[in-house]
Amino acid sequence: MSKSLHSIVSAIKPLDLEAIEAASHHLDQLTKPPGSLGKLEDVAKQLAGMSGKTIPEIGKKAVIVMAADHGVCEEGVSAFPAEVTQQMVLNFCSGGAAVNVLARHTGADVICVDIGVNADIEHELLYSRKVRKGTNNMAKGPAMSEDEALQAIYVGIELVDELYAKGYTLFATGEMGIGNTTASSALLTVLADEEVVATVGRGTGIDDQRLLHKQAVIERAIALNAPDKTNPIDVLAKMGGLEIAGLTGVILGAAIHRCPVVIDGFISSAAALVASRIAPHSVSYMIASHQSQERGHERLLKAVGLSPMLQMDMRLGEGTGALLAFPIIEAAIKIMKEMATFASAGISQS
Ligand SMILES: O=C(O)c1ccc[n+]([C@@H]2O[C@H](COP(=O)([O-])O)[C@@H](O)[C@H]2O)c1
Ligand SMILES: Cc1cc2nc[nH]c2cc1C
Repeated sequence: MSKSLHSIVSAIKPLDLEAIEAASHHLDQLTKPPGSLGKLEDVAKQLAGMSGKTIPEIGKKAVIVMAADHGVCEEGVSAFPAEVTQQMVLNFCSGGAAVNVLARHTGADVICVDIGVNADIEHELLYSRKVRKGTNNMAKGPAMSEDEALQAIYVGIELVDELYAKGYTLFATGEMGIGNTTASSALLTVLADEEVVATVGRGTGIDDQRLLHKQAVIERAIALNAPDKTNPIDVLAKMGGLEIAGLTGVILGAAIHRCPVVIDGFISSAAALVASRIAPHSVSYMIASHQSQERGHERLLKAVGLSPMLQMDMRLGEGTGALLAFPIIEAAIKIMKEMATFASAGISQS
């Protein structure tokens, strides 16, 4: 691991156990049987552990949508053409995509980042942070160099630094990249030592024949590149994508600032897996929003050590599932802030 990545890892600290204890004690004073608010209580305690405050506060909210292209698309692994990536970026910037609707619905800002789109795109609302124009085809060689993977990780970390300085304290991961379920499945296969039958799904909607082809392409890419499963940067560079690397940085950046980062679907979870292998303490700052319909997502979340809040049968990406979890997280804080205690409401405990 590079020297600066080491300093990032050591900047990510475990949760504050005293704050978790204080939050747990407070929850047990509230007018409900202990533990009866289930995962809402778990989230409240986790947020307390992150912030070090019994009753945490949330500032501005952002969904960071990282967009990039994938060289492996030339193998015919997606149901859609690669140009959809750049076309959707403009849709995000003009506010017409599902992520824009759900961000407006939940009071979050969409931060759309070109980290590796294979086109020159400009828009006043686009964060242009291109590391390179798409990856190489992993079935013919490494997707990118380790240096490029690291650069993309730093883009994510620096973006969170910038947003944190502007008052953002709740982050969601989102992405757009035709072909990126192939990269994500490859990462899961290698890092969690799984078989492609269990890790490769239909992405945007490929048929049975293409699914078998996609599995074979991933197997070929793994055999050719021989990634070292104990080295997350090597695996990310050889099999990953620029948006996945960028989101790895977003997750690490949020953990450095002790902020919650809500993980969206399959691709975001692949970034979470890489982050967890770089900095195991980063997992404490992750909240898994939903379980995507994509095959392998359940295994992927387990490999990170996360349990999803929602089962919505979604498989869109963009950050859509993560945004649906925002009101639940805010509800957990309101419970801590606004509920009466047994003493204040004069209710008998035993
Ligand atoms: O988030 C998910 O679980 C998810 C599952 C399947 C597909 N996607 C989205 O679909 C695109 C990738 O699909 P594909 O078939 O081109 O690899 C990419 O833009 C993702 O945002 C996202
Ligand atoms: C239209 C479209 C929108 C998307 N959003 C995220 N991935 C996507 C893939 C397609 C094909």
